[in-house]
Amino acid sequence: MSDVAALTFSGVTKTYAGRRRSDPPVVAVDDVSFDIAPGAAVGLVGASGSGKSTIAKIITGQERPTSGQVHFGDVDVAKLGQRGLRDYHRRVQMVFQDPYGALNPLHTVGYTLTRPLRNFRGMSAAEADTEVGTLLETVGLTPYSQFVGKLPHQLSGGQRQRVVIARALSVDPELIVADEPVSMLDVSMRAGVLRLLSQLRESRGISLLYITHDLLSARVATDDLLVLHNGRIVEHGPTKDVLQHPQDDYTVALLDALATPGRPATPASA
Ligand SMILES: Nc1ncnc2c1ncn2[C@@H]1O[C@H](COP(=O)(O)OP(=O)(O)OP(=O)(O)O)[C@@H](O)[C@H]1O
Repeated sequence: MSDVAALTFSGVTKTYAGRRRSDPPVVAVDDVSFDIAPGAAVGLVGASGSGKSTIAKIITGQERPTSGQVHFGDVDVAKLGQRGLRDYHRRVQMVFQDPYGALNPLHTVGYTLTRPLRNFRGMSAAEADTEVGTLLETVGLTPYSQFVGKLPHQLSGGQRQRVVIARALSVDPELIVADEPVSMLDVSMRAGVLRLLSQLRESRGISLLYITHDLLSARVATDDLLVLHNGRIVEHGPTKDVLQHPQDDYTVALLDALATPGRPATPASA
């Protein structure tokens, strides 16, 4: 593995104009710096409005930083031309919250996965067929033959999210940015999908940025945590340490908010 970080944010600030003309500008992301090493799984945690989605949009190029820089490997994302962006969008894949909206309801699982294999990886029809089977087995949809011909409405939410992850894998990405990927899923399916994301790092060396408001779910999928509050990173460290010995008052408050009677928020069981 290269020692160049997969993704680096250096002093990134994003200011939006107020939504109405009379509103003051909003500093959504405020001087944020972090990096994700190749193959690392990092959680970005914060309450609603803390700037998580803005960071995701900056990574995907939907928004540009007002100041600061984003590098992917040694590529300056702001300087990518059209062809560079196409390759960047292959290397950095997004998995969103809503697996229902992410899949075309008229396309079978097989078709959904075959298209990127043929378009981005130039596979023949026969090669793509074999790879579709491998991808489905990789994401735990086994035996794959039972899933290839299915339409999205014939799958559970968790199975759909696995198809979305398989589609992301089909183009051989280096980083997956997963923005609340399990919050719309049945509770019983969440840990399985999170574990899958985390395993992909081990089996394929893919880096993961897991974005969530749910601090505790990050423990399943990440090694390191960034805690975001009002657009600033207030805490950064190994996930276990942050959960067991939070240093910042805001992290403590987030953990306390999760505490329920009979379930302590911060100790080792968390
Ligand atoms: N296009 C926009 N124009 C103006 N303000 C915006 C815009 N997008 C986001 N904001 C503001 O920027 C701040 C950060 O928003 P962002 O969506 O990044 O937070 P978030 O942590 O992802 O929240 P959530 O979990 O609710 O999606 C919020 O105050 C939000 O109202």
